[in-house]
Amino acid sequence: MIRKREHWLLALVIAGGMVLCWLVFSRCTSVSLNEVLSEYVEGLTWRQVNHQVVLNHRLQSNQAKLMEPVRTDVLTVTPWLAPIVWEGTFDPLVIDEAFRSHNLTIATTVFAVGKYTRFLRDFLESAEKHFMVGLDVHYYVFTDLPGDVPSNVTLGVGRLLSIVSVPKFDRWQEISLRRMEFIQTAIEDHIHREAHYIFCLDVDMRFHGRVGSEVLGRLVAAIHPWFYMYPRSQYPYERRAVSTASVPQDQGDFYYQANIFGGVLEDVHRLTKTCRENLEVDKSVGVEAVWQEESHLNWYLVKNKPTKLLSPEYVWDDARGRDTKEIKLIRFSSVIKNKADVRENP
Ligand SMILES: CC(=O)N[C@H]1[C@@H](OP(=O)(O)OP(=O)(O)OC[C@H]2O[C@@H](n3ccc(=O)[nH]c3=O)[C@H](O)[C@@H]2O)O[C@H](CO)[C@H](O)[C@@H]1O
Ligand SMILES: [Mn+2]
Repeated sequence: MIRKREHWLLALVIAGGMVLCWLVFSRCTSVSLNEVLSEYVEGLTWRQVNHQVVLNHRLQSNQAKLMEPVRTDVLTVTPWLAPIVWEGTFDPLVIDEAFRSHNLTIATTVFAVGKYTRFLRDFLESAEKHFMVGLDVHYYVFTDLPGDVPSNVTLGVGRLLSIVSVPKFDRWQEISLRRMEFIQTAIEDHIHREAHYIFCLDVDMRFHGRVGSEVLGRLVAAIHPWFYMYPRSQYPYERRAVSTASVPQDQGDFYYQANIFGGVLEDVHRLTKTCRENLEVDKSVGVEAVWQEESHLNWYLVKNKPTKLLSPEYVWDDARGRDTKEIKLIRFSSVIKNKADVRENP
């Protein structure tokens, strides 16, 4: 009698175990199926990039000396071991040699909406002198005024320009922040097939010095020229908890300026998609972050650390002058503009 009862109990335990296994298994498969499905729905395949530095020729480069750091006045690596690119930290010959053989195409987005088309000529002409020289560059000019895109800027070999039509919004804030959405969509529509890296730039800027393959990395952002000497509690992050871009006083590494960010297509796509979604959540509750998409970019980069940081040499501001001793070279800089003249609203 007792035996029989034990058998029953055993059978019950085995049956229970089987049901439990089935539940766990079916949950796992449904999760992985969902994952496969969401990847499929995105439907994007990315052009793969080989990040290994391989030199084909015997280059005469200066020997790096472990006990003689080239820059002792500035931080050149982050606590998560991402390099911070400053003049002196890289050898342009070695970097160029390493990247040239990969036949890379760099998609470069720039928005010129409304009166901002006036900045295009200087932007493009200076880019042709200093930006990714020797690499293939495909500029995507997003504009509502295709006829105002200068047609007689001479582009170097391997360099292309396409015009993407976008609407003009009433407020400059909206024009600026909606870039995240248009970049996301353009990556999905065509850029993911056309390039290995993408860089997203402001148009009211000019190149003065080399911005080359030393900036290439998975996820790249530039340190804002006005705030790098401040403690993080004083960075102009969005602080209101009601915004999805909110960053608490005791978080954050560097304050990045949205005038230049980039990386491989997959990572920049994830960044623009997340920022776009968060901008839309904010909008649905009637909130606009203090510095629009720049606030959302900074929120994203607090969570998803950039793999390479550009020093303020790469995003200077002409209004800040040139007598800062840590800046040995200004490479890319915002021009001084008459905001009342070029913007749609105050
Ligand atoms: C010093 C300062 O104030 N910086 C903020 C300001 O940058 P900026 O003064 O650099 O913003 P901006 O006027 O250059 O606008 C950003 C970009 O949007 C495009 N654009 C904008 C308006 C327009 O009518 N047409 C057009 O094409 C254009 O590519 C421009 O370069 O505003 C941005 C808005 O997100 C960021 O918050 C910056 O931190
Ligand atoms: Mn600007």
